[in-house]
Amino acid sequence: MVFGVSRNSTYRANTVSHAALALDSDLRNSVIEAFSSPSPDDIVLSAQEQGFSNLEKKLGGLAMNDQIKKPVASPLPKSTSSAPLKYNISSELVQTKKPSLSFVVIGHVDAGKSTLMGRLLYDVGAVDKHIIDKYAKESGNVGKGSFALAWVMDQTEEERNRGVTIDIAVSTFYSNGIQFTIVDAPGHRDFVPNMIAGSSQADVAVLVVDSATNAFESGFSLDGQTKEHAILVRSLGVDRILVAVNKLDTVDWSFDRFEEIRIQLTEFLTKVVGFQLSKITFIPVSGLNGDNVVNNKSDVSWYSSKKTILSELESIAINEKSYSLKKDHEKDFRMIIANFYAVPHTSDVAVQGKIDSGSVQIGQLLKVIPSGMVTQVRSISPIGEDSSTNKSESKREWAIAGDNILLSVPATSIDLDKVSVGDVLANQDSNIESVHKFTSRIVVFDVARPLLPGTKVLLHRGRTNEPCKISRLVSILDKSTGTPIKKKPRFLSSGQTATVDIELEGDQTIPLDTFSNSKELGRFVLRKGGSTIAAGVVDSLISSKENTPSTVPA
Ligand SMILES: Nc1nc2c(ncn2[C@@H]2O[C@H](COP(=O)(O)OP(=O)(O)OP(=O)(O)O)[C@@H](O)[C@H]2O)c(=O)[nH]1
Repeated sequence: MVFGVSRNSTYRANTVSHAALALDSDLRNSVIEAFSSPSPDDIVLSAQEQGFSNLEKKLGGLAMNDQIKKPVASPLPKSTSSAPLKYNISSELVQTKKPSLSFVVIGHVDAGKSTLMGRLLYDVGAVDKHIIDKYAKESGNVGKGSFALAWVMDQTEEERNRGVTIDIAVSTFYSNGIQFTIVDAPGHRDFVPNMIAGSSQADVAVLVVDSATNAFESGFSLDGQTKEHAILVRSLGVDRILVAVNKLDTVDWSFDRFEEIRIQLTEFLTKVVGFQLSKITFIPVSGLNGDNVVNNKSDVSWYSSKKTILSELESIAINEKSYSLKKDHEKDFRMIIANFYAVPHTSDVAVQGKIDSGSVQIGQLLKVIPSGMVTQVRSISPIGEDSSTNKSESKREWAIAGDNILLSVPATSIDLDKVSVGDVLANQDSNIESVHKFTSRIVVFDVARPLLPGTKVLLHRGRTNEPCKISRLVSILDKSTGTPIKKKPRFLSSGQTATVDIELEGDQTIPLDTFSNSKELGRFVLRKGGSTIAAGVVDSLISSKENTPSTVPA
């Protein structure tokens, strides 16, 4: 029933380096103050190194994308291009698809995210008691006994020494026939880019808040990550949120404290962030003690609903997720490439990602965008699962929107010099464009200084982050109607909604689509100096050749 826990370290290369890049001098100073040496950059770099070496060990010597021997690319033989596909995914889905759900765990630093997830994995039986006992002993020996459960998620030495999650940890477990994928995102503000990458894989967000006296308030303050994470996940397309009001054991399971937090967060999540009230669930928990995580705490008289984190996730997977699956798998296939590497002793390249829309099956021809190279799927493996514990699930004939997968494709069909993380795999006839410049609607977050034309920012979408600038301020929009209220403004300030042009640095391009065509490819966030300054959607692409919009803004 249990697949085990595997850490997906392959995200590190392309996320953490930009976290380091984004540090401005003020932030750097405050970070240096907050941590003794080594600096956060060193933590990131050494975690990265450790991640690579761990991953290489785990993969039995697989080389990462920047270290692989480059195979000679040649087009696929003509005979393969007309091969009919074997499966009708719609009917397969009805017969065989098991419910699945992936959720990202977000929240302020130290809110208890890793502990909560460690507890969840322990209580569903995905982690053996002897492992927790071992962690309890080891963490106790280094004076961090309270982190035993968090160590299930925080696997690197740096994370354990600091008590801080740096990288995204991906784990999979099964409960009542549902496959769950947990993405545990770091809470520290330096690692928000990693959190963005994690959220792009999720159906649901579990927002963990610390109910201890003053702790909720500091997480909810301007500098805290509670607000920033909530806005980010919503901007990245997650529209279902479960709020774990954690550490209630520290306030004697006070109903008043739970209500105080619930009321403040409900107001914020509905009015500021844009979640529908029906898509928010609050659960009072203690991750450390395991109350209302998998097992209900029966002696809390005021909590009549008896929902636990697990029961609510199961209910979402069965009652809500299955509905969206039906729609998404019928769209065109699109998968943003999260990573890729050569598979040793074979002539294959493995490409990793979460399917944004559509379906894929063995034998299918796919195009890599922007390079236009056409390749063919040789095998499909779900990721986050330990194939040694459940061999029957280690390969699949097909996969659909929402699945996290590794596709293997012939190395000869792909020139690896022409592939980058953030490129898109799509149907062979896809017309997705890779553009240098586009027009978008953005919502400006709390910014210390107004945004001027020419402001340099980092554009984040999934694991892609590209330096760019806000090249033109087109108009300020009325928030409720979306109509322009001021053309050619000189600057944008906090809270304003505006139409702007965004231009990538140098001659860089990025595969994009309008938001009306694709939620996944048409949405992004902008960060500057280590803070998120805006979220946006793509209105129109500006073709580099003509320099005119290729679609008319709605
Ligand atoms: N009393 C109590 N302490 C908790 C609870 N959950 C977590 N803690 C403690 O809070 C501290 C931080 O826990 P973590 O799980 O590492 O927090 P985190 O949110 O994952 O931290 P980052 O990953 O660094 O953002 C540890 O000392 C935990 O033992 C809880 O329910 N009750």
